Amino acid sequence: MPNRLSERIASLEWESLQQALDEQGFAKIPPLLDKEQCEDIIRTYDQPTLFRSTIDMSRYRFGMGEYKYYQAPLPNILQQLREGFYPELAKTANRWLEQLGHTAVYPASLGEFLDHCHQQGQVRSTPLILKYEAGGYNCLHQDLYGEVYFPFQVVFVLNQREVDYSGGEFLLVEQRPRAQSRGHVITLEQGAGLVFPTTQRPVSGTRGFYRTTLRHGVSTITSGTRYSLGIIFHDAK
Ligand SMILES: O=C(O)CCC(=O)C(=O)O
Ligand SMILES: [Fe+2]
Repeated sequence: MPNRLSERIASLEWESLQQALDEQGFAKIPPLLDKEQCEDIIRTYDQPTLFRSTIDMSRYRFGMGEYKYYQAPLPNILQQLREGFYPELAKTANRWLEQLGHTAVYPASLGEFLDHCHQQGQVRSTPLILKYEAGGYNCLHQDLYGEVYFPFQVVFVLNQREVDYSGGEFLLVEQRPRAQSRGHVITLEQGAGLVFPTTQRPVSGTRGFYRTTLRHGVSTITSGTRYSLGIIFHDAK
């Protein structure tokens, strides 16, 4: 993959990604990180100075595995991902707000959005790397860290499915008002990503848009080790 990451993000097929987000609430990003970049990111896991905190998931009954929040300033590749994805996703975020009868509030650039987080006391960086070994899993959850949040997040899987690990599918469950919940099982190739809603999404119904609530998680890793990179746009309290 020759060109810069930021250029590769800009040249994704944004029109069809936006359409997938509108229609199904999530969108797969074709492999964006090459094997070497995935391995570089995995190697950061053992560099403690890059992180502000480490969470043992079983301690909080979040699942089984471990994750670490990167410290600001983020490693260059993460900064490029966070900055590169924000502007396109902010357009959809604003369109979704309007569909639900609210005013568009998301600024055009990540910098402006983070200024807003920081003014509200959300100052700690949130991008994270997760590591699961055989038997590991991530319970269904939402990643909210204060009142201000961005309605999308992106996850990248850093290992090769069925080679480095098996099981460990990404799970997205959509809770519909006064109806049963719907589940999606999403598999991602090494370096591929998924854009999904942080909390809610508008769905077009017969009487306008209604809102569903989403939670995400990871099914049990049945063998090997799976690392993933979570790009969360809002900072934390
Ligand atoms: O490991 C995964 O695929 C999911 C990670 C996650 O919960 C997140 O990125 O917010
Ligand atoms: Fe999460």
